[in-house]
Amino acid sequence: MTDDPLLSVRDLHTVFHTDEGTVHAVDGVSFDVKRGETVCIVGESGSGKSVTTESITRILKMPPGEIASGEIIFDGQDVTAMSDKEIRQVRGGRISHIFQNPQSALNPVYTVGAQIREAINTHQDLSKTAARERSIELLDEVGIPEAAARIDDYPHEFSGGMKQRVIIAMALACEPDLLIADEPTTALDVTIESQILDLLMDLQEEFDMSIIFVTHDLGVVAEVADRVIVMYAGKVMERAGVYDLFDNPAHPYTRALLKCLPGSSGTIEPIGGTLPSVLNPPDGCRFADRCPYAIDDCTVGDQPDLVPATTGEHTVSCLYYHDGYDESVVLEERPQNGANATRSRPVSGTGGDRR
Ligand SMILES: Nc1ncnc2c1ncn2[C@@H]1O[C@H](COP(=O)(O)OP(=O)(O)OP(=O)(O)O)[C@@H](O)[C@H]1O
Ligand code: NI
Repeated sequence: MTDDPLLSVRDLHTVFHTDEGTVHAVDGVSFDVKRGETVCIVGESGSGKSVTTESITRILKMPPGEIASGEIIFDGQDVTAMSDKEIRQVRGGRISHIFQNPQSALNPVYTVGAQIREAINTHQDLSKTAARERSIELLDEVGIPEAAARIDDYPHEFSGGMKQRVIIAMALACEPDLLIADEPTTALDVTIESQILDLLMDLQEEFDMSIIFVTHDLGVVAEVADRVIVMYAGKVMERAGVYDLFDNPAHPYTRALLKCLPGSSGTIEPIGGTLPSVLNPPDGCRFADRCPYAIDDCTVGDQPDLVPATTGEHTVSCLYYHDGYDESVVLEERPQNGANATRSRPVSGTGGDRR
């Protein structure tokens, strides 16, 4: 056991080449995943969460996708430099994915047993009887009652929640070191969702796995995360331990997301406006256009570097936390909607107002 992170994503740029131009879906994303921890990636639809995780095992369709630059170090090896054969060994072996829709991940014409056996045999060579036994064990492990009898059933004989359990069993077949779960409970109703989240947390402990959990739901984050990456329009806005994220949210975007959480402050305030285009991203902070605190300086240059917010491991990409600016400004309450009242737009390219 070492202290090195299991996974280290460094300045990842993933693009799509389209007829309209280059889509900068993931634009300089860095984060670590330690052994045994759960890292949540959270952000609105289109912020680049899925493309980030799909880059890790290169399940992204390439072309049109391309990992343009950056490193993805998994257990000491750079995934971006692996041959197709090497990455296939990692995928479904040491790193498994589960997705939102259990329907599409299961083949309707084969029994669930046959599909779990196939997942087992991709990376191991077990006899038919041994693989069958292992499949029953796995189904039992993920909480399917009477696993030995259900193994010969077809996917349509399972409810949505039970199907997702089967998918999880398949993902566990090779005892992965890292499980990537992309909105695995979004299609399920709330009670089933919380059962699946509990199951994942139990399995994590039992198998000592790391988990990357993609969600747009901060309620889910609160339940499962050790650490959180907040993404917006291809950029990381904030990285924080789960307690810091909820107790001391630093970025105006994170603060706005928390206000959308039912039950947080009594009233739900949706964030006004929409994500900027990642085809021709604006200068400065990607969130500036929707940010009630944005000043002219926020709309020039690159996305601000991530700098410490509260503690060393809590970092934020907001100019107000940089030298020469006053972070207390963004910690004050301001109305989210009809936002930019205090902001004066740059008259020329050099931007006038520098209060
Ligand atoms: N094949 C593709 N071609 C062009 N653009 C793409 C392609 N796949 C994804 N994108 C773009 O990349 C950006 C990031 O998409 P991504 O799916 O990672 O978002 P997300 O954060 O996972 O959103 P959601 O919550 O809706 O799943 C989006 O702007 C999307 O339109
Ligand atoms: Ni997604």
